[in-house]
Amino acid sequence: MNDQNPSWTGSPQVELPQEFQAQMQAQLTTEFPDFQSALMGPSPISIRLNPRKNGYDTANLTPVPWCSAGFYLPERPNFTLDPLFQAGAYYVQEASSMLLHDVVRQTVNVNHPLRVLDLCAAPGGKSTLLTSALHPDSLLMCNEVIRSRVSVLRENLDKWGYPNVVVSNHDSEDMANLAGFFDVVVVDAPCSGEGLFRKDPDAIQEWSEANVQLCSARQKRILAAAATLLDKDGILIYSTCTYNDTENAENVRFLTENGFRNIPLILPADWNVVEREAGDSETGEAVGYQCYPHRVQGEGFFISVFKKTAFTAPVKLDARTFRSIRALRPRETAIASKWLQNPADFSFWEKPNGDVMALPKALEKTFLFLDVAIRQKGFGLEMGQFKGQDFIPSHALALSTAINQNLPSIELSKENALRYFKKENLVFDEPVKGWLLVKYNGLNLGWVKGVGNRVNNYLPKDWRIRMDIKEYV
Ligand SMILES: C[S@@+](CC[C@H](N)C(=O)[O-])C[C@H]1O[C@@H](n2cnc3c(N)ncnc32)[C@H](O)[C@@H]1O
Repeated sequence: MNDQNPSWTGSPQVELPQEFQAQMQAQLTTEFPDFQSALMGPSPISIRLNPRKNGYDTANLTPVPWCSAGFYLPERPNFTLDPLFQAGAYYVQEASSMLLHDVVRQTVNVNHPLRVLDLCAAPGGKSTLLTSALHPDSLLMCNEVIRSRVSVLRENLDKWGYPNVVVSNHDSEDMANLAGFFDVVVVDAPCSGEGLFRKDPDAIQEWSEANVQLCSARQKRILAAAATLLDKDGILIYSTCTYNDTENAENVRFLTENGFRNIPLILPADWNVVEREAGDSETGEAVGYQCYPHRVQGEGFFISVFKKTAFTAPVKLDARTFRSIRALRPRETAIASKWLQNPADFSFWEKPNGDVMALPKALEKTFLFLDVAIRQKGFGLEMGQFKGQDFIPSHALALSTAINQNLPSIELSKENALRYFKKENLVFDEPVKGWLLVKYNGLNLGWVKGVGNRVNNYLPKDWRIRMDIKEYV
């Protein structure tokens, strides 16, 4: 046992279920003891950088082999108390999941705009990876069925700061209007979580053979719905964080038997990712790729890629005007435009609740269609609200990569940055007037407003960190 290891983050107290051990013994044979001891060891800590928000020093860090923006950290810092994390300079992501980066590179042509759906998106790890990998005029729709998980997805996407995303809140079977609409669908399926046993002891407690069966059936339901959403020749990427064949190989076969051709990948041998056979004699060869914690510096992860061979007729909808937003008047547009770096790339709209939105013009027709096709969604960049003569900029605007780079700003020390995230009112040496971006290491953190001798802190209440910061400042 490894419980004397000071960096221990594993689950030494929780015994692995007998049936799980037998399954892994059969799957790994001679490698099983190494797998077992890897589960007793610490989980590697890794982050993936935001290519549009430079500011993180990676000089002494080890790169993740399959993702150019991924790096291992020597130990787990307190991410909440890192202003660069709050600014969206990086996303904390388990390294094996970053294999998606190479999968996209090998199987998706990202040199032109695509319509991409991340069907099981919260909390947003794969979504933030995808936005950075795609052509900037692509649409990325990030869907999460559980309403309470949508807010964390939204928050992570706001931090990442790309304006070409739509967040939706639907069951996968509740999107019939989007039949044949997408070029790529990613199904990072809810699963039994075997691959996370080291990180998450609750996953061990919840594991049972019956739950594996339940997950597999749910995955098939999600995959069947995903299948209809893809255009012919579209790419379906299926991933789980499990090892068992019921949730992996069996679902690979389910797809190859239902109008999909499996696409093999070429992964360098020294990555130590295992190619696993999943086909049968009737459907020909099909493979998936498995990360094991004793072979890679990461958790358990499975991924397999497919091309749709069947045609699904797209739904025709009369989408000529947005249902519930109005275009800003020229005077309002002139005001809103000043907040963006390239306002000519956007059109400006107002929701019934007064929120002003900027929609990338390259995606306006697509958004128009989505507006009519689905109910629960939020799209475009939420910019803020008009209030009397003033425009109150939103936090999402401060974090957006589309913001005007020349707005008044002030660089904060780490101490003041943390005080900002505690939502304390800051005191500056010089008096300030009006809206001011607060920055750390050159990255926007949010807004303050100078009024007389006071500087008001406009961090949204929900973003406030509750942790004590005394020992960190
Ligand atoms: C493995 S997690 C996704 C992790 C995410 N892709 C990431 O990288 O951060 C699976 C997600 O699927 C959602 N989910 C569960 N049932 C679903 C369904 N029927 N349709 C779509 N999503 C579903 C879960 O709520 C969960 O958030």
